[in-house]
Amino acid sequence: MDFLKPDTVLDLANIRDALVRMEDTIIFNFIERSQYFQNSSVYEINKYPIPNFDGSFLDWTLCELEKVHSQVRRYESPDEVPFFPDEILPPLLPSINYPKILASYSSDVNINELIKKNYIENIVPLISAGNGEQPENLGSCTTCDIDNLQALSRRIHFGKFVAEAKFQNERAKYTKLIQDKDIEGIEEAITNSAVEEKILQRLIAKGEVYGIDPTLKFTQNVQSKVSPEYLAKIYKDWVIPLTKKVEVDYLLRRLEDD
Ligand SMILES: O=C(O)C(=O)C[C@]1(C(=O)O)C=C[C@@H](O)C=C1
Repeated sequence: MDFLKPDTVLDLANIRDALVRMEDTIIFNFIERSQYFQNSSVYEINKYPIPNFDGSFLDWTLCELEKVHSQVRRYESPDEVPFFPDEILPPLLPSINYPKILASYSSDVNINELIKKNYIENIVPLISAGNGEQPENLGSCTTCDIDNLQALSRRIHFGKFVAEAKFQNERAKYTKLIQDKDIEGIEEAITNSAVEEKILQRLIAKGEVYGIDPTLKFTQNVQSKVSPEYLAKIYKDWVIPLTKKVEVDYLLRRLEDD
């Protein structure tokens, strides 16, 4: 995806290809996380005392990482959304003048807090090795969590590009729905059940292959490291609904920008 070429970015087929590629990143990141137990202490507020910081160990690590990444221009890219937008720093590299692709308020559409909450409460229990703490792995586990959160955030906030593409393809229909503040109508308009069904089937197929040693494929008792059914459940219950929420949140404000 080339953000310097708006036409290619707003082609729905290209967007969906990008979403398919992101599945691989997400699955492999989940597999990395599945080596570790839940290690819930890294999510507990002020469990580990950190000077001048109020929050969990995960929050502190992610916030510090975002400060560095912001200085290398990560959050100038329209597909990257920070978890700590008030803490990030100006880039040290010269700014890139991206052409306008999304509406001017698009960076305000940020559901990272909700993504983090769902990740900790619902996704970690499904992808970790079990309930419990491994004090020696808290750091590694936290860096895996950050990889997962960043990959999920990018995937879910890609809903902005999907929404912009859909708006431009059917401007009159969406304008009416937005004017009427018809949230259910917008949800219905953006939903494509066939695409969703294909995603879930593909995740099961990928989960069956990626999580195993391929040389052992035909022996008995081969286990995936993240259950394919859980992968599908995570997408069905959280990833796709949150992507749709981003689409709806983005569209509801879309007429501000015309
Ligand atoms: O591909 C689309 O049209 C999207 O809106 C993205 C997406 C998804 O999250 O993958 C969300 C809603 C649709 O029902 C299908 C798929």
